[in-house]
Amino acid sequence: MLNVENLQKSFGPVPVLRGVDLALAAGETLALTGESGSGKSTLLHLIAGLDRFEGGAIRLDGTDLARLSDPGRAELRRTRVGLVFQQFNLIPSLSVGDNLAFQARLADRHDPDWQARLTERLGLAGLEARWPEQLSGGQQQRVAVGRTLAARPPLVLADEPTGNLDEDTGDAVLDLMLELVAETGAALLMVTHSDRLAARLDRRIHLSHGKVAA
Ligand SMILES: Nc1ncnc2c1ncn2[C@@H]1O[C@H](COP(=O)(O)OP(=O)(O)OP(=O)(O)O)[C@@H](O)[C@H]1O
Repeated sequence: MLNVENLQKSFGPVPVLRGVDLALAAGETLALTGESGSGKSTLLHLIAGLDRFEGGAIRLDGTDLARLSDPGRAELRRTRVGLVFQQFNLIPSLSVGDNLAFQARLADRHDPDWQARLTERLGLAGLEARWPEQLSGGQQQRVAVGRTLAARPPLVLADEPTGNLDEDTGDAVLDLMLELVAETGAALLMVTHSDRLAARLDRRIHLSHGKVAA
């Protein structure tokens, strides 16, 4: 469902991605590791259509990202890609319930029954009226996972989703994310610094010197 071929990206004169290749099948989970500064977040941003690249190709279910207009890329982010960040990135002025519904509403896929099930499964029942700042880090990240999966994107991109959580809390969040990703049939590409967490996914690749290490 995702094909990245010979992807090249520089910031000014500095090449960051120097011919990255990767493929991800529908429903597959892939861990992306690499040194700090190796370009992991940059790669995720490009796949999410958040930035443009100079060479190579990214295809998502047959769509060539390089050919999309800005509105086309916005549409891709609304309906086909879900993002989970290390910093949770909840909307502080919206209640937990409205944060959970936010992405699904944007994607025109709001389904109250599915949201209620997600809320229950994520252990967030009874917290819907709170503000994000009134939740623990683990609870906030569970809201972020729920917000993404409520919209049922075919691809979830997660950038160190447990990086701000203690080990037990992070493990619990990852367990839930993997269960729910499998349940929705989404593919997952997850950046992590942890070999232990990377081993929980179907496959892993390592980014080094701007390429996927053999
Ligand atoms: N907007 C930008 N402008 C200039 N340079 C950038 C920009 N974004 C990233 N870089 C540079 O590109 C390189 C790769 O950054 P990136 O954040 O993708 O690495 P990373 O592998 O995700 O690192 P980390 O594990 O520390 O999060 C770094 O050298 C960084 O300084």
